[in-house]
This record gives sequence, structure tokens and C-alpha cells, in this order.
Amino acid sequence: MSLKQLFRQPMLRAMLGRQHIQALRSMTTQSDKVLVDLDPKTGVAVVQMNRPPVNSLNLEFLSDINNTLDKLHNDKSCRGLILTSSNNKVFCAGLDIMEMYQPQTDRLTEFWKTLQNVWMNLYGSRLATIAAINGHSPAGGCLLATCCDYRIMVQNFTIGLNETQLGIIPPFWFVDSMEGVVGYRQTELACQKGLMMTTDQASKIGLVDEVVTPEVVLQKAQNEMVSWLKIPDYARQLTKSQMKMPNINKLRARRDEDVQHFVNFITKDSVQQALGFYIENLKKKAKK
Ligand SMILES: CCCCC/C=C\C/C=C\C=C\CC(=O)SCCNC(=O)CCNC(=O)[C@H](O)C(C)(C)COP(=O)(O)OP(=O)(O)OC[C@H]1O[C@@H](n2cnc3c(N)ncnc32)[C@H](O)[C@@H]1OP(=O)(O)O
Repeated sequence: MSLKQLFRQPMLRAMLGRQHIQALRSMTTQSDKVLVDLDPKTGVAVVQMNRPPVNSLNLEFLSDINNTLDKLHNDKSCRGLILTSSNNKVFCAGLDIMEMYQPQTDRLTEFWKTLQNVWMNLYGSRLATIAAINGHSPAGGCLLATCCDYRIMVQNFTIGLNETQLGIIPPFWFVDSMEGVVGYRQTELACQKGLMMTTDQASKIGLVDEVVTPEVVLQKAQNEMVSWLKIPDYARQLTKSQMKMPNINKLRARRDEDVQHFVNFITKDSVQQALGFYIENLKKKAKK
């Protein structure tokens, strides 16, 4: 859907109002892939991922997400962030597989470093963060969701760290993010088996906090945010940072090693072959 079409959507207009559409327009001049609407009254920013067709995370999109997070973090009026998608079937399809297939090493390195930055920025955000998961959320999509403080997901979609199904290994910080939400045993099951869970299954293990219908997902996220923002920022932020800093410091200490592992792993012939098959199947499935 084009931006013009998006702005014309009656539901979006009703939800945001004229003033917000204006704000959204001015910020989209910087990136039409990440749409931001910061409500000056509440301090809540709704951030919509908008990279058709499926919000897969390539280098440029990740940079845009990172820049958006930086801007919101530097804006003192901003206290909360709701992360969602402009596609009402796919929250985020995870990493753009094309970044990892037959890659140039320099770009692959930059890609991974940028993903690390997005993770640290969102996972450690000073803002109260809520993922309004309005579509499928595999792998890197699930990672973004687990970076947030709270998850509300629309029924009948799927979510999970499915890397092993692609013949790749979820990096330790993906696993740490998941473990922080659902605990060791459920993470072990989910990650080793590369489980893609339905919304209901994810809710049973605590991977999502609320299951809702598509029409109410954003309103539910706004309502939930109100309760988070009743807590004094400094108390909430310090509590959050106390819990999240050990994982962030773990990645900081091993950043270069992690990039090296990723590049070495992805460029292996066997992994390239597995990715090639996976892409072929995706394309076949998309054509059906
Ligand atoms: C020891 C050291 C170890 C170090 C670490 C090593 C390795 C770690 C490495 C990597 C970690 C990776 C994490 C990831 O995120 S990998 C990506 C995983 N994502 C997926 O598997 C999702 C695949 N997609 C889907 O399942 C469906 O597309 C989806 C359910 C999301 C949506 O379905 P829908 O029916 O709406 O859309 P489609 O018709 O399937 O797709 C449309 C279009 O988009 C293309 N596409 C889909 N997903 C991706 C993607 N992730 N990247 C790039 N392109 C994607 C799809 O091929 C179609 O394209 P086209 O045929 O229309 O051109």
C-alpha cells in the first residue's frame, strides 16, 4: 500500500486524527519505511513498520528503525512507544533473507552490526515499549517483539524463533531476549525446534501477554500504555535497566566476535545451500 493510500484509510484517520496525520507526514519525509506518530499530549509514539511486502529487515530498513529510535530517545516529550506494522497480515517477516544469500562481506558485516544496534536500542529503550503484533512474526520479527516490555497479538497468526528450520542458529542475544520473556525451558523447546507458535500457543507460554481481534489491537496497546505511564519514569526505567543491562553488556562485550561468527557461518557453502532452498520454497509458496 502506498503512503497516500495509507493516509486515506478511514480507520487510521479516525484513530490518529488530523493533527497526528500531519506529524506522521512530516516525519515520513525522513523515512517512508518507518511511520511515526508521536502524540504530544500523551508522549506515546506509534511506530509503524512499512516496508512492503512483509517488513523484512534489510540494512537500510534497520538503519531507518535505528534512526527513529534515536530520535524518539532524544525527544524528552516521548515516554512510550507502540511498535506495529502497516501490513495487517505481517508484523515483520524477520531478517531479509536476500541480505544473507550470496552476500558481499562488507555489507553483510554492516547489516549484522546494524541489527545488533537495533536490538540494543530497542531492548534497552528508556521508553515503555509495547509490541502491537498485528500479523505473522517469525524470527527477527519475534526478536523485535521480545525486545518490547509488553506484547499484544492479534489472533490466528504465528510467532517464533524458527531459525533452526532454515538451517541457521539463533544468536545468543535472540535466545536471551526470548528467555527473558518465557524462561529457560520454553526457550529451549522453542529455539531448538524452531517452533512457529500460533497466537494462542504463544499466549499459553507467556510469549504474548494478550490475544485480541485485529480491530482493537492498537486501542488495547494504547490502553495498556496508559497503565505503564502511570509509573514514574525514573523508577520504571531503572528497574528495566537493572533487568536488561546484563544481556546488553553481554552482547557489547562480544560484539566483534558475534559479527565474525555470523559472517563465517552465513558464508559457509552448506548454509548458502540451505538458504537457497529456503528462498526457492518461499518463492514457490508465494506464487501459489
Ligand atoms: C555459531 C555462531 C552462530 C552465529 C549466528 C548465525 C546465524 C544467525 C543468522 C540469522 C538469523 C536470522 C533470523 C531471521 O530473521 S531469518 C528470516 C526468517 N523469516 C522467515 O522464515 C519468514 C519467511 N516468510 C514467511 O514465512 C511468509 O512470507 C510470511 C508468513 C512472513 C508472510 O506470508 P505471506 O503469504 O503474506 O507472504 P509471502 O507470499 O510468503 O511473501 C511475499 C514475498 O515476500 C518474500 N519474503 C517473505 N519473507 C521474506 C524474508 N524474510 N526475506 C526476504 N523476502 C521475504 C517472499 O519470498 C515473497 O516474495 P516474492 O516471491 O513475491 O518475490
